[in-house]
Amino acid sequence: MNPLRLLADIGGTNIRLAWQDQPGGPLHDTRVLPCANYPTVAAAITAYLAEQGLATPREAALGMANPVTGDAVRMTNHSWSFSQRALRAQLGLQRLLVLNDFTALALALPLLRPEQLRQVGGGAAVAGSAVVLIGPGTGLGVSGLVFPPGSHGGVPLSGEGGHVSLAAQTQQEFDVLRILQARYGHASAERAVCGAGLVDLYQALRQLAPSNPSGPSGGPSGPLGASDPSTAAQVTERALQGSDPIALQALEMFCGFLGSVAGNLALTLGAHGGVYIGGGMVPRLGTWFDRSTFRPRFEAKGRFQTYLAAIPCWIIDPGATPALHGAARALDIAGSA
Ligand SMILES: Nc1ncnc2c1ncn2[C@@H]1O[C@H](COP(=O)(O)OP(=O)(O)OP(=O)(O)O)[C@@H](O)[C@H]1O
Repeated sequence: MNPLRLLADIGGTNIRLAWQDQPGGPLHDTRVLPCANYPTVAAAITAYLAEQGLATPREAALGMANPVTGDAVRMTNHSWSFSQRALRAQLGLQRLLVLNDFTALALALPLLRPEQLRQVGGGAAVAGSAVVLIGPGTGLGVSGLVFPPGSHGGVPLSGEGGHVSLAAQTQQEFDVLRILQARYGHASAERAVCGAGLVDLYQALRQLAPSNPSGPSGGPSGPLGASDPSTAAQVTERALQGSDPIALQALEMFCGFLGSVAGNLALTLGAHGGVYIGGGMVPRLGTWFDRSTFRPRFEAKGRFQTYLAAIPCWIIDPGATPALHGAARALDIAGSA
């Protein structure tokens, strides 16, 4: 039987694929495909295998942006859903491992090299201490690593921390939160801290702007002449170019909320091992992110400011497709169990 292992990192927008010919071996033919181009996950995988001229793999590990609690898998921010048993049979696999995408990414953290990380504040990591992982993309992924005695490389967390309730700290954030609540019922962290969330923050701030006649202060019709941005990339571009003050406010609020949520996680886990920031959005902000409200809000925890000030945060270079390495590690661990 072909020893090939298929690895995939499946987000709400992109599926990243690669293969390995042996445990611990290098990853080959890494590709990023838009999920929207394929009706099912099986179709995307089959297209990749055909494109690369690969035979049926023996085993596969799929890191997916959703909770994995049983045979039925349903993505949170995309339409794909499947039965693990049926997918394994359809692809002719001996073994199929499906896990949360950020659980896979957490498994890759010990493998990251210094050049794949950029530090944003804090001091040195404390070896053996818990680690937090958070990453805005199509959704907001959250995981971490804990190091119980005798564990090698840490045990990854498989929670759904992106869906915790969002907590406002300023009057403006309260006002925005009420708009998100009215729209979604539950204003989770993910409702603000992801691509669609950034657009929603923009729209809420636009609605609240004093110059907007429908805003709370009902002032004269405002100076915003250009049409509203409809994608996270457009909001980011306008903010970074300095061409739209509301886009800048939205991006600052996004970074502030991200810092606040990351700080909550670091306090909860006692994450002296550091906070890793994954996902596709933050790396696109470049060094602007380092000067944003992220770090001050990460540390703004009253009596625990000094505690948090010591904790390093790192941005993960997504070019290294680290979640694929984590998926491979998940197969290694499952195989040796
Ligand atoms: N230049 C940009 N600035 C900010 N956000 C961007 C930019 N370009 C794309 N995005 C946003 O990044 C998000 C996609 O992120 P990512 O590449 O991490 O996708 P994903 O892995 O499919 O997502 P997830 O794992 O969260 O489901 C989209 O919401 C998109 O709007």
